Amino acid sequence: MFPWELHDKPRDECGVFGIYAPGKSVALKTYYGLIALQHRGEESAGIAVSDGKELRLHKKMGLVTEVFNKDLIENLKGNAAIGHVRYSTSCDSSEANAQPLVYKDERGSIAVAHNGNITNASQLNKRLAPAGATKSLKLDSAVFLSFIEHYRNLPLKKLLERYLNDISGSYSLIMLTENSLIGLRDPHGMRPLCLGKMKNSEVGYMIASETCAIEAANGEVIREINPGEGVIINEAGIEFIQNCSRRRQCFCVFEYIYLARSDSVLDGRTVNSVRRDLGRELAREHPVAGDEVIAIPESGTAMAMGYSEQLGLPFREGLIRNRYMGRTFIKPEQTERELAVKLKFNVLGDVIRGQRVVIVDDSLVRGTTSRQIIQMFREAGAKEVHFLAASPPLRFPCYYGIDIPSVDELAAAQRTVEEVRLQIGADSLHYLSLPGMLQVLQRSEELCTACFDGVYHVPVFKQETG
Ligand SMILES: O=P(O)(O)OC[C@H]1O[C@H](OP(=O)(O)OP(=O)(O)O)[C@H](O)[C@@H]1O
Ligand SMILES: NC(=O)CC[C@H](N)C(=O)O
Ligand code: SF4
Ligand SMILES: [Mg+2]
Repeated sequence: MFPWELHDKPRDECGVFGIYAPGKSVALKTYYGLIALQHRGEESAGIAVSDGKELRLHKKMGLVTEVFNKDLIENLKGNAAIGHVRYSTSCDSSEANAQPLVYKDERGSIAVAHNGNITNASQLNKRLAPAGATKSLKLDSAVFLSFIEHYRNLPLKKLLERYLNDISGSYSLIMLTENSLIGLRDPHGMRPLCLGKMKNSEVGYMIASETCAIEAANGEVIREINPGEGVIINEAGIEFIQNCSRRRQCFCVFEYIYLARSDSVLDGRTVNSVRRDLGRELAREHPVAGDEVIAIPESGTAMAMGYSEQLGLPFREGLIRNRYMGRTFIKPEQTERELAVKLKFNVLGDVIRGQRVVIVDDSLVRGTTSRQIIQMFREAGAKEVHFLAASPPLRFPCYYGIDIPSVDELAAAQRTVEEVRLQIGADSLHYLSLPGMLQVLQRSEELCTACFDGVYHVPVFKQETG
């Protein structure tokens, strides 16, 4: 088993970026935006640019820095572009399914970059019966192209309204034609999408999954795009459309817990500060008597800091993470898991030895990381090892674009907390409660908590659940 074959965890999300800047060459800024979004998808990367006359596309399997080089970026000439980093949630991970996807006919071309998962893709495919260029595409994201093919005579605004009314599931979408950059967020607002502009009185706009990408491209964040809102940017300026019935909003709580980058701002707060507050709340709910708090980097770090601040317990670095290992390097078999965690983490024995250690992580999914690290701490001579997760037990699968495993793979799905504690070998195990988490999140939009409580507000159609 080689490290590149190890994939099994809550997978990252896709990242999307778009820019429209008259008179400027924008491929390099798109590249910077994608690098900032790399944590959302590590399988493939792609950029489509428009020079006002035609679209040019480059996409391949690999990380952004592997897919692009100086020459390729220089050859992608144009003043509008969209980019995508993918972690597949539908169909296999192959170059054919890498995004942006491009649709072309006699009217022109349109490129599409999608973050999310369509839960009625099969139904829509039956209805639309894609015939031409879109027929061979099996990816859920291809439904956006099938609509373009099927409703050939619809003006752009009407097409976006059709998306909003007919397509179910999660989509933060960015599209590019020869002349326009378009952004659209699904009516439930499940995935993030924000709007920015060029700095220093330069004319132009950006759209991105997270604010960190707008900042990396040297832009200024304006605001989040609202659930069900579309934005069309072209020569005529910027136009907003909001034309669908209001639906229950369902922003994914997992964006706060694990997916988004710590420096991104969601609903006016940095993800880092929310994670710290989750750690504080965890400490109020479960103040464990210990000598030191140790984080599981990377996502657990802010939570562990909040926990230590709240209780006045020292925060110590007890695990060194290999910086060249990505986020998701675990396979189901025990030997493979051990290898993956061993490659990723090493214990600082002198910090752990003889201590009552309180480990804090953002989440416990299969229990793989926790079990391995607890064992490593015991071998390093810890006196006691307590494990705390700054989110509630994950008991249900996700159908909205996060690869949270099926029920039987989730550590907490069919077990009590005590059974999970025994499974991971901790002296005590505590989770943040659902009310405690929601109190900290207090987002102006309502949240999706389906993987914690099994309440799926956004319809999931049977054949899409596998
Ligand atoms: O219970 P498990 O199945 O082990 O899954 C939970 C772990 O997986 C994630 O980390 P990951 O290594 O993917 O990313 P990170 O480096 O961003 O924390 C998460 O932060 C937890 O540490
Ligand atoms: N993680 C995502 O947002 C994936 C988008 C799309 N469903 C795909 O598989 O490519
Ligand atoms: S089920 Fe969980 S991971 Fe999926 S969208 Fe809802 S909160 Fe996010
Ligand atoms: Mg982690």
